[in-house]
Amino acid sequence: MLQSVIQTHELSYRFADQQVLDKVSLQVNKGSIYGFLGPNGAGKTTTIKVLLNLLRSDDQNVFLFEKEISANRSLVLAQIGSLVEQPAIYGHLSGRENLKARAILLKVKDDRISAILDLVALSAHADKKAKNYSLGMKQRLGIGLALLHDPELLILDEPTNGLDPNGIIEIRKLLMRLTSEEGKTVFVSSHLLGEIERMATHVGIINKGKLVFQGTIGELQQLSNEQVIIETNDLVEAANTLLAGGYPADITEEYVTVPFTDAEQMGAMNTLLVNSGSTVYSIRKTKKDLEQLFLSLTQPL
Ligand SMILES: Nc1ncnc2c1ncn2[C@@H]1O[C@H](COP(=O)(O)OP(=O)(O)OP(=O)(O)O)[C@@H](O)[C@H]1O
Repeated sequence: MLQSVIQTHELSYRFADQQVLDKVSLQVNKGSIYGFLGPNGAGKTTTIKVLLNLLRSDDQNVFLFEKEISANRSLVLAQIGSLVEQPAIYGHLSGRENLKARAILLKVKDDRISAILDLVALSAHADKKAKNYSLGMKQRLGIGLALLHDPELLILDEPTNGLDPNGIIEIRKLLMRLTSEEGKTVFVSSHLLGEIERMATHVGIINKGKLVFQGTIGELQQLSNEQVIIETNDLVEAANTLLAGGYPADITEEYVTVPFTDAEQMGAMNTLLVNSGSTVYSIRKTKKDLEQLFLSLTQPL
């Protein structure tokens, strides 16, 4: 049976007169990488702060590890590592020393430090001062600090913000390793679909405080409409021919588009066009356009 790591039941939250979260019901299961997507200001950070009990929900509708959070605060938080906003790093200390300082605080054994440095791929830079780290290295050190006490769940708020492509790849590899090799659960927010798509097993999309989609990446893809793209010598004539043949054709400056149904439909449209005198330069199916879908889900309501 799937073990629930995060669950919220119709979580709502207000800042003064602004409804920031509106009946958000999250379901995150053990071992998943849950990508929490939404445009700026959608409510991602607020959700994360409620999950970490930094902001309180009075309705007792937030459950971590199947326990209501307010009543089990310290027990639950001990099993979570988090990175919200900037990592708390001492610039004048090396990566290793930063980990050591936190390890003393948390009463974590010393041998865990080199294991963490390996895990976050910082062993080669362990003795360099953290102020000289790249942004990506700082983020990885931040994640390393969050992992010191070996938490079950890692909650990260936009960990790749401001990173270059290599930095993003490193974080992605790290998070995938954490779930596949260490059995952790990762809840990670982002406003970039492309980033989440490459690593997440599950996705929640929030817009203006409402959860507009929740499911697996595959389920998200099923929502996306594939199109047939047709290039011909005369687009208007081709579109009219297709419309007359019962195909819901549309036209852009460069091609005619028709919602894809199956390969036979593509063949039949090709035959119809050729038989009616069009010259078909190309006919192809678009890839599922998740970006377009994401944009349509997060348009202003
Ligand atoms: N402390 C606060 N007081 C009042 N309003 C706030 C506060 N914190 C956030 N908000 C408002 O709540 C809404 C959601 O903000 P939140 O930071 O959760 O969004 P987000 O999805 O994390 O966006 P971003 O990626 O820009 O941080 C915004 O309209 C924001 O202005």
